[in-house]
Amino acid sequence: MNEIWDRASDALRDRIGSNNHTAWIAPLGLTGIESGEAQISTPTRFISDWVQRHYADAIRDALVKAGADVARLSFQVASARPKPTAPRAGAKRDAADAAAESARGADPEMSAPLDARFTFENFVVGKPNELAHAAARRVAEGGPVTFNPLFLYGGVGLGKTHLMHAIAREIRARRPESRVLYLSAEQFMYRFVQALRERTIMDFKEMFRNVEVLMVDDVQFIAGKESTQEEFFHTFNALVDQGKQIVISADRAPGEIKDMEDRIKSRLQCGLVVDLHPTDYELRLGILQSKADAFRAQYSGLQIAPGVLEFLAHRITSNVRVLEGALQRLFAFASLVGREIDMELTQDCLADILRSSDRKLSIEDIQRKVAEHYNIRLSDMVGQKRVRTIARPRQVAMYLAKQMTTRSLPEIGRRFGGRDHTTIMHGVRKIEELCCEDHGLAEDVQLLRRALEA
Ligand SMILES: Nc1ncnc2c1ncn2[C@@H]1O[C@H](COP(=O)(O)OP(=O)(O)OP(=O)(O)O)[C@@H](O)[C@H]1O
Repeated sequence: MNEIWDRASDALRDRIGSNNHTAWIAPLGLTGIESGEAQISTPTRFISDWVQRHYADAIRDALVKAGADVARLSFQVASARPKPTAPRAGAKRDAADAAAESARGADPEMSAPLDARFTFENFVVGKPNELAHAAARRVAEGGPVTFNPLFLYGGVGLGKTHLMHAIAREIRARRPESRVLYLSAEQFMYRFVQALRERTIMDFKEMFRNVEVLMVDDVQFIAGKESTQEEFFHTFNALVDQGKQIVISADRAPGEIKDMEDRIKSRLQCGLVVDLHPTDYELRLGILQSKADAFRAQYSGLQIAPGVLEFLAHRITSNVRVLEGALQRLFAFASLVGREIDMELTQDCLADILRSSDRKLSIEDIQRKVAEHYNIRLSDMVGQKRVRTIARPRQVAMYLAKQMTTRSLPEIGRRFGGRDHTTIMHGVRKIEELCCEDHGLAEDVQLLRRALEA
């Protein structure tokens, strides 16, 4: 039984990704198969419902592919966690940890499992995320609630979920008795709808109003869902009134979430709103170094040639998930072919990722190139110096960022040291005007554009 489940579980990890696998599949166990029915044990009813709703077909397919004669699944909530099979690889251990974590949660019926890798220790801090990290740490330390809610937002794959899990884990470690409820907004909605359907709405309300820390990930999900928003609003207010901490994450700032009621937006804004900025080169390199150390341990000492991590940090600028995936692929490939990870292997193995990131020119690339061209410091691009020898190149970079990327003016403003979009617009217009009368400058701009397109 264990062997079949191990095979199915491995196949499921490939199919649904390791984060989902750790959260939802790892806590399950296969207890038996009878007349075509596979009996699956789950630690909580919440996990059971969620898995049946999202992964039932995938699990059945995986079991069949693993050689089991299965047509249906049945789920039982086990009082204790199913016995884990012997951990084989790092991922398996993480999964077992995550399952244990879910069993330990303040309210296992409600809280979503935490990913064991998403800790503060594993979170690399740099300029773009230092404020978010500091605020997350502060909340995790406990003490009097100073800002409520903490609202973390940022683009795809920049570490919001990682920080949310780290906060929940740290609070539970420091104060095991405190009731920390962590779930995604989608799960909140699902629980709410289920409570309506089963006429258990009073239990639902009581459960949510009795937590000490409520953490809701990806809150933008409830935009446009009126009754869920309404319920969320009441839950939110009840907890704030009781002085309970709330932590929210979203992919954009509260004011920018469309189809979200104004009263909720304004509630979300009344604590501390911090964003995770897109990574810069130094942060990417730091993350790569830290992840490479972890992979080295997992792949028993595989070596990386000097310059490879720097190359990746420079070339893959999209998000940390892609960066991590690239490194994972490099290690897996290198261990398969028994070679060191050098430039040649990197270029071969990551050709697709490198090609697609080639097409996406980042604002930082532009700033770097322009700074090099005018022989000024990269930090001057985001700094406040107003002397013309610095202000003009900065405006050239603003102009090229507007022309050569799809970023909006406010986004460009953020990448130029948090400047207002009107400053960027002014810079862009200035260069357009000057190019008509100053041939030297027009030539510079052309030259830079060609270099950036190359
Ligand atoms: N600063 C960091 N240090 C280490 N790992 C990081 C950092 N930022 C992100 N990651 C890793 O990148 C991956 C994606 O992060 P995460 O899932 O937290 O992103 P997210 O912002 O929640 O994205 P999404 O909007 O897609 O949900 C995770 O594996 C996470 O551990």
